[in-house]
Amino acid sequence: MSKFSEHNFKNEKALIRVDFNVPLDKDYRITDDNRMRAAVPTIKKILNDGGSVILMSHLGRPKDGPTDKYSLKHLVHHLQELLGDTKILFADDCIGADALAKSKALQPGEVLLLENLRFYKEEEKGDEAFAEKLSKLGDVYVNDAFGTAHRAHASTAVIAKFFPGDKKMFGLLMEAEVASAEKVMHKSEKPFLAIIGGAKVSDKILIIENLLERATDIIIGGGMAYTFMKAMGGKIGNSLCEDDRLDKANELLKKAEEKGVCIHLPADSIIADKFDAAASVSGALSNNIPDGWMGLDIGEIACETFQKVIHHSKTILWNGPMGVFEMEKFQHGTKIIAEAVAEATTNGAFSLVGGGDSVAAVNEFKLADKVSYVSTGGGALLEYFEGKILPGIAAIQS
Ligand SMILES: Nc1ncnc2c1ncn2[C@@H]1O[C@H](COP(=O)(O)OP(=O)(O)O)[C@@H](O)[C@H]1O
Ligand SMILES: O=C(OP(=O)(O)O)[C@H](O)COP(=O)(O)O
Repeated sequence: MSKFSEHNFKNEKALIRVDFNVPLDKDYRITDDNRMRAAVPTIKKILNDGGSVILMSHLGRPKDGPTDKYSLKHLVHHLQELLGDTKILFADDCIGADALAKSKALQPGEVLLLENLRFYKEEEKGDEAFAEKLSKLGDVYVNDAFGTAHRAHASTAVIAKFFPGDKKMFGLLMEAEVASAEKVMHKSEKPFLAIIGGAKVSDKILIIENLLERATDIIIGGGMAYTFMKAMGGKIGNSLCEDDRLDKANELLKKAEEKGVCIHLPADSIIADKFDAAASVSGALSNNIPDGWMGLDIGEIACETFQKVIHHSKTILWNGPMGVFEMEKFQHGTKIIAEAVAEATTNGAFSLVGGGDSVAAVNEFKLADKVSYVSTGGGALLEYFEGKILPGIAAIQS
C-alpha cells in the first residue's frame, strides 16, 4: 500500500473508485452533493501533480442493466461546477472499446467519468474478469469510496489485486475516514460515549453489542429507545416497538451492567397523538406513555441528562437522530444533542458523526464544521463499528 500524499501522479492515469451515489430528484437534480464534494481534494491533487483522472462509481441499485434513471451522465454538469475549468469527458460504458479509447487518449489535467458500474451484474458479484477489465483503464488504483467500503465488489475490492503495492492506495477522503474511525474504535480517549438513535433496534443491535466492549457510556435515543423501555416493563403507548427484540434489549442491558457500561435512556419524551407534523403534542415519562400516544422526540429531562453526559466525554460517536427530526415539532432533542456535541468538541473532545440522518441533522443545524469529523459512510460506518472488516479497506491494506 502506497501513501497518497507522497505519490507523484505526473503523467499517470489514476483510476479512482468514488462513491457518487448521491440522491437525485425527479428532474435529476442532486439534492445532497456531500459525497461528490468530498472526493474533490483527491481529484485535484492528482490533476495538480500533472496526472489524469478516471472516475468510476455506482449510482443507486439498478437491477436490469443500463437504465437512464441511474446514468452517471446526470452528474457531469455538477462535477464540472465542482472542478471549474477542468476538461471532463464521459464514457457511456465503464468497460469496452469506448471507455478504453477515451482513457488512453486522456491528457494530463483531464477527467473521464465512467458510466454506472452496476449496469454490469459482475460488479456486485465481485467478478474477477470484470475487475481486470476495469483495471486496464488506469496506471494507479485509488480507493476513495468509503461509503461503499462495506461491499466486496469488483471495483471496491477485487480490482486491487491487479495493481502492485505501490500502485494502489486510499484517496484523501478514505484516509481521513479510516483515521477518524480508527481513532474512535481503537484509540479513544476515555470517557468514550456512543450516542445511538434512529428508528430500529434491529439495525443497531450489532453496533451496540460491539460498543459494549469499548464505550464508557451509551445514550440510546430515537424510536429504538421504546423497545428498551418496554423491555424494562414500561408503558409506551403507540410508540415504535420491535416486540421480537424485547429479549435482546434486556440481554444488552444486562451485558452493559456486567461490563460497567452506563446505558442512558430518555427519561421523558415529547409525545404525539399521531405520526404527523400536525399532531397534538404533549410530554410524558417515557415509561408511562398513554394509550393512543407515541414518543416522537426526547423530552426536557432527557435533554438535560444527555447534555451532561456529552459534556464530560472525551470521545463521542453519534449515529442516528433522537427523534423524528424531519418534522419541526420533533427536532428539538436532536438539535440539543447536536449543539452539545459541538460544544464538547470545542472543549477538546473528538467527535465523529455518521449515518445519513445524523449527518443531515448536523447539516441542517449548521453544525457540521463544529464537530471533529462528519463521515460520508452510512452502512459502511455502521459495519465498521460493528467490528466487521470492510472489504474496501482490507483490499488496500493487505
Ligand atoms: N421516536 C421515533 N419514532 C419514529 N421514528 C423515529 C423516532 N426517532 C427517530 N425516528 C426516525 O429514525 C430515522 C433515522 O433512523 P436511522 O436510519 O437509523 O438513522 P441514521 O440514518 O442516522 O443511521 C429518521 O427518519 C427518524 O424520523
Ligand atoms: O449509499 C450507500 O450506502 P448508505 O445508504 O448505507 O450510506 C453506498 O453508496 C452503498 O450503496 P449500496 O447500499 O447500494 O451498496
